[in-house]
Amino acid sequence: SAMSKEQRVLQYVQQNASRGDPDSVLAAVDKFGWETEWAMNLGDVKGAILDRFVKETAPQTMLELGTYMGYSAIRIARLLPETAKFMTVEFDQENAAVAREMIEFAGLQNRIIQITSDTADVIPQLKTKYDVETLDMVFIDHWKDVYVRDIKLLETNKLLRKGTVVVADNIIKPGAPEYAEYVRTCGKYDSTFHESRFEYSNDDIDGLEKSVFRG
Ligand SMILES: Oc1cc(-c2ccc(F)cc2)cc2cncnc12
Ligand SMILES: [Mg+2]
Repeated sequence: SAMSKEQRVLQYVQQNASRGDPDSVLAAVDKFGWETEWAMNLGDVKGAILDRFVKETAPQTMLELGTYMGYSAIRIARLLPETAKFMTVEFDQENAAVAREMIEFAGLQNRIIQITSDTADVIPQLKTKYDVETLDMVFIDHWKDVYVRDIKLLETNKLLRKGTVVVADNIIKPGAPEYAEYVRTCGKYDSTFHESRFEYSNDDIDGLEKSVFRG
């Protein structure tokens, strides 16, 4: 059967990037996104903001909710030391399969623990099954209507500690208003909005919310 869009992106990467070179993989995905087919990965403009947050935080334990094609997992993992523990969770089996090949092509499969499951099932298992004590940083980039459910799961499962940095994509487009309202008003976070551009768009506005847990 014909290839999916995600498989077309993977093929473009395999034919145009250099194996073992994460920056060339990111550049190829971005070139494809700008010039050939739009896709819902974080992209280069918001990606540069996430890079800054990752560098500032230098997490030893990191969790991503929503792997998609693996683009932001590669963005994050390329900035982490060998010793860091980084888990990324994807529910969709087909996207997870593309991500696994994209991460392998980038040479980062030893830096990334890829989990194919529902985040609601994984979060309560992180301490017991994945030997996590608390998380230094979280990147939320999956379906907007489960952002609040999942950050509350992180809280109730005692996975956040004073200073844990939680970054969330798509605050404007498609929008996560309940999430923004929650982190800005519940009293548990110091939250700031970082305006940017929607992925592979010159016109549409989007942005990342950065919320530091007060402990
Ligand atoms: O960055 C994103 C963008 C969109 C999206 C799709 C279609 C549209 F019209 C607008 C926005 C959906 C996402 C789902 N999960 C994670 N990230 C996403
Ligand atoms: Mg997104």
